[in-house]
Amino acid sequence: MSETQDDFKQAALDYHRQAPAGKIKVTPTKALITQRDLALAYSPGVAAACEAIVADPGEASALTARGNLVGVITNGTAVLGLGDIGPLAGKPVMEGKGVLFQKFAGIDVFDLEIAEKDPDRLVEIIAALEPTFGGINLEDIKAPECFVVERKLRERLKIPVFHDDQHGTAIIVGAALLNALKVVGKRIGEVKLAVSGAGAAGIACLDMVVALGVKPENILVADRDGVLHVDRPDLQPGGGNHGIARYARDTAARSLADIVRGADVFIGVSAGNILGADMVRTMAERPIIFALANPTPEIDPALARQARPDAVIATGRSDHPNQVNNALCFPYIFRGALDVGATAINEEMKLACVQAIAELARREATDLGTAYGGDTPRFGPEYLIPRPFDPRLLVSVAPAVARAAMESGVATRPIEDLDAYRDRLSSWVFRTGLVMKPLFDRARADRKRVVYAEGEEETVLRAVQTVVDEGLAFPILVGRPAVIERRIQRLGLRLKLGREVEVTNIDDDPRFNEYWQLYHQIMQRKGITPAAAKAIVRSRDVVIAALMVRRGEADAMLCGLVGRYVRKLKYVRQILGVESEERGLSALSAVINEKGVTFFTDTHVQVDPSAAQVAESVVQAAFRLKLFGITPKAALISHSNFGSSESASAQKMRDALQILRERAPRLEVEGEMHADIALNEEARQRIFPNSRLSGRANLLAFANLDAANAGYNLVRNVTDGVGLGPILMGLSAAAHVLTPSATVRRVVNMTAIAAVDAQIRAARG
Ligand SMILES: NC(=O)C1=CN([C@@H]2O[C@H](COP(=O)(O)OP(=O)(O)OC[C@H]3O[C@@H](n4cnc5c(N)ncnc54)[C@H](OP(=O)(O)O)[C@@H]3O)[C@@H](O)[C@H]2O)C=CC1
Ligand SMILES: CC(=O)C(=O)O
Ligand SMILES: [Mg+2]
Repeated sequence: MSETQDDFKQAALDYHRQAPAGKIKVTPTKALITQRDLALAYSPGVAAACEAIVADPGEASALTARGNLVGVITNGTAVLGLGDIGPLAGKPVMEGKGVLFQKFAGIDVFDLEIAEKDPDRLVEIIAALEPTFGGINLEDIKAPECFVVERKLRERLKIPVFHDDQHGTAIIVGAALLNALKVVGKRIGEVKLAVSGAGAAGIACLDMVVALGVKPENILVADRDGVLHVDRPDLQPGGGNHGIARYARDTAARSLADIVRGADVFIGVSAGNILGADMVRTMAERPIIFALANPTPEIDPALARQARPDAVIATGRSDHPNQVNNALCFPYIFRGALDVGATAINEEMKLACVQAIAELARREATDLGTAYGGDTPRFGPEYLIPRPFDPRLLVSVAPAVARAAMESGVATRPIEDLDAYRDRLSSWVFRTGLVMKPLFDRARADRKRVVYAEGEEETVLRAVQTVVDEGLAFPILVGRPAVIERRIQRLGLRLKLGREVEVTNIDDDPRFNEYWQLYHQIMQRKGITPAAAKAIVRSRDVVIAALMVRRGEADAMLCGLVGRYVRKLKYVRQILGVESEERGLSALSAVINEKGVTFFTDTHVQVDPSAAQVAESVVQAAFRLKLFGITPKAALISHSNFGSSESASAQKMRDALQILRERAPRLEVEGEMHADIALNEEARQRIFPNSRLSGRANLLAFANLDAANAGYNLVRNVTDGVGLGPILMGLSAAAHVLTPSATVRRVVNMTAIAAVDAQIRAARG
């Protein structure tokens, strides 16, 4: 049974109520463990930071959190579409904005709910807070007061002041409108607009669409009192609403129904359920309907669709396609503004933001992570603008805003190298980015041929698009060319088969006879008849990929996106062989999270390795870490701490240490020890001061597969980390078996790892 509205409300209350109450907390960023930390963080050390700021106020952004701190400030007079519910009741929304700032752009927020309706007094209170913040995001302050409050603050303050309901909304509406017009094939200078709501959001959206090219005379607006027409008393000089009189028209239209009739575009930023299906029926052909009131749109999108199957529809909600919501804008526009120390967010920055967001939706989406259950959208009526979890938003929008700030002269800390800035943002978003950089550079320098066994898979095709775009390898796809071609079209990718990407036709490749004969030759003494060899080669993409590597037609292979790990590994091992039967194979996986990168071995292959095999996997893993540019610091993990247990697994790790001392005397490795002791030097010092491991271990070796695999998955999930690997170690060729949970990013990363692996083998000869 689907969730009822009451169930959903209850779930929302439970979500907020769950301890700790609310959605956000303040966390210190520096260690405060020792007496010395205390002396540095607080008196007397803190005085040095104060004096430095007295000498140069600009130092505040280097010595305090100010440069990354935004005030989300409301007086609660227009909270969502709920109206004047007051500042206290508005707090959940402000905390929500804080969460989005932090999650999507790494910006810290203090939410301030101020009990003050008088605009001048509100201005005084907020202006006095300037020393606290790097920027101010005004939120849910009703019109017309919001216009005065924002204007006066902008005049007074030297930090960006941005009323999100005005400009954030206008930016995203502008981007969505540009794209919707492309979808319906209409010209911006010709369309007729009907707008419901002439408040904060409404007026800013109008100013924006006019700036983008809508003709003012093609716009009619209505609010609660009806249409904005030239004879309306409140729009006359001295009338309460004179500030919005520029959108009053000489028209006979008096109702929303009147202005919607014949309109090409409806924009609603007013209140729920005020647009009837009968009104929608009277709109022009292929109408664009943006019903953006929250939480209830001006018209239920299902009703609108029923009335007008040809319509392009958007709402402000996340549970329908096309979420036109300022959440797509404010984290990123502030990121760009803060990073250049902008003194304001000006028109140039807003327009740069519109274009960057609009352009993003028109490019194919590469990897939206798991937030949408693996469904990746393509530009069109149901995907006008990027979705909120799109990791590309930060990387595209913030630099566009930063550049516009610098070019328009409001940046106090200009960024010299925007490419490096983009790389930093990218690393923050993808987190794996920073770790992968040396391997990407190396893969690019000498491109290898990488064959993908599951070449028809969407994840593979999307990854291969990035591999081609970034020049990481020459990809080869195993699959049916017609199917691959169709999927490339459907996914909106740009891959050119036969040119940038080779295909090995699994149904009909001229090399088939040679393939099965080679497989038979390898397996003839393991019970495989010629007929069986033919059948296996014909039906197993992984076998074809491995044979291609074995025959030198590819330098490296990736497989495992479909099916079971052990079965794929069996074929890879049969065909490519291992370097040493005795030492065997092992797998290395990594988690990248806030703490950095931590490697785990053996996460996928040996159920109960011997001491020699544990030692071997550490040696191999240490070599891989160096390829990442990371100095290995290995710890042999156990339930035992430096001889505290006599169990067999503890003894195994002690033996492994002895082997390692002989085999790799220069490797920084210690054991056996608890995982927390491996990660915490202070604790280690206390119990074992003569440790040969310093600092935090970054390579953890485990006594068996259960421990390693569980450790890896626990850390990845509990810390919301990004996974890397499994990197297969000990094979005679460059091949890696992934798991079905691999994302596009993971496949891209593993491509670079496999390619570098192949380079090293080629260099060894
Ligand atoms: N999707 C998004 O990203 C965003 C959506 N919004 C939504 O837009 C709406 C307005 O927000 P905001 O501009 O900040 O608020 P304001 O209070 O500043 O403005 C509200 C406007 O809507 C009009 N209005 C209210 N009720 C009705 C009604 N029943 N019929 C016709 N017009 C009505 C008001 O008219 P009057 O002045 O005559 O009362 C006023 O013009 C809210 O629902 C909000 O959730 C806002 C920002 C972003
Ligand atoms: C989204 C938003 O800011 C609003 O509805 O008010
Ligand atoms: Mg709002």
